[in-house]
Amino acid sequence: MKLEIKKIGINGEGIAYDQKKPVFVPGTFPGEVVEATISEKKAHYAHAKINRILQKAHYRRPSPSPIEEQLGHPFFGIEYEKQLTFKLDLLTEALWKYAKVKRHWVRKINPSENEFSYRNQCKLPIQERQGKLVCGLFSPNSNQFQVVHHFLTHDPEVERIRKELLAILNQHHFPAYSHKTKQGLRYIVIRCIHGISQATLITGKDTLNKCLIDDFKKIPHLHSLHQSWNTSKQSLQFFGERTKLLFGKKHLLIPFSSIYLHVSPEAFFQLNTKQAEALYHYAVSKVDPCHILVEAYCGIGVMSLLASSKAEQVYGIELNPHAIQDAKRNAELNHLDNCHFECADAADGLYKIAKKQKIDTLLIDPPRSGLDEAMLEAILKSQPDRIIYISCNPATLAKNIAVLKWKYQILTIQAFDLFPQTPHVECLCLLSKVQK
Ligand SMILES: C[S@@+](CC[C@H](N)C(=O)[O-])C[C@H]1O[C@@H](n2cnc3c(N)ncnc32)[C@H](O)[C@@H]1O
Repeated sequence: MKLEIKKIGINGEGIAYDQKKPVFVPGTFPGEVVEATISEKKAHYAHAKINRILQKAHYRRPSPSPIEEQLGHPFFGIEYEKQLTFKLDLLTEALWKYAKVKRHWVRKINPSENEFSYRNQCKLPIQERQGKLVCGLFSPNSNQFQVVHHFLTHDPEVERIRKELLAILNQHHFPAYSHKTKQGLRYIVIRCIHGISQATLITGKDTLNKCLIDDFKKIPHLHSLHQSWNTSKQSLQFFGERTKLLFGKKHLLIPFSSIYLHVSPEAFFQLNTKQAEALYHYAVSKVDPCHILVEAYCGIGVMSLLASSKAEQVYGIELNPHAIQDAKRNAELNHLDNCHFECADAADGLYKIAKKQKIDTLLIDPPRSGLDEAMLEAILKSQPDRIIYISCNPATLAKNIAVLKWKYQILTIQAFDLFPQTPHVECLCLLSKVQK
């Protein structure tokens, strides 16, 4: 059937309409006319597969990485400026749909300096092809593994180390993970920030022999290698319960803005280092001098540490025990003794602090799922004067703002592009308590 693509969907796919019902067509963009076949029909919408583009969008470009384009980076096929326009559209639409926030509140997106090579970390599944280990990704919404030989989005150092690790493993005929034997290589995780790199091999029950480890030690600028054992059947996590250092330093030690940071392999760190710096500086610039600053979902504590000179006391709350250990170490490393970190659920931690003292400013940067009901209730009860909410998911941000609007008004919404070639966007929303 012939379809005219009208708008962009949240997964970066084109949306056409057939008898007023949306038809999602991956690989297409607004303004295009395509010939497509319906692949799945539901009561209120349908999915279609593109056969031929009859009329191309003027902003289309030859994809610099067709394989990544298919695997979660659908914007590879369009000019970067247009990617930013679509991200802004998706953000403003979600804010209007769920929270009735008008478009003029949202500022122009702060673009990424690097359109490619921006990912400081890869977390990739491993499989075997013709007796050799290969890295790849699963197709969106399926368990079909696709081999990827080169990732244009990765930092070149991440790519170099990934290829060298795989080559050595293949020289030693190391197998891919099998659920049957619970042995072999399952995932490879590499992080490289400011040229300092840390890799983790996630395996079954295997013990890596000395010869293999000695060969890994020869990889230039691989500062540490870890092994994590993960034999769980339905693992959504990459890391297993136990992770061991094979060589090098236990934590990555990196300079970041005005501070130094320890980062454990298991801790979260923003993928796009330069843009993370821009985002954090902007967030810190929105903290007014105050007595008590709380950062919930603080990870390794970067924003708490950067904002520490603006508050008498800073409290960070985080669920991941590895990240909170890093945060405590980072406070010590930077001699910031007004920063305190606690491993707790965000809502529980916030209640605990609010019981003892008045919170002036609350910084929050939750996972994609946004704030849960308990956290929304904790915020509305503890009533900080200002909230700086950083989100990587416009839909959950907008739904949460709809609730917070009972007591808060929006002062600014500023988005940052941390993930070029994808429809994802990071967004900071500054809220202030309505005085009654
Ligand atoms: C998007 S990351 C932000 C981390 C940090 N702000 C940064 O920029 O590095 C979200 C963090 O929330 C933590 N987290 C997830 N659920 C949580 C919860 N219920 N309570 C506290 N922290 C949680 C995760 O472990 C992760 O470190």
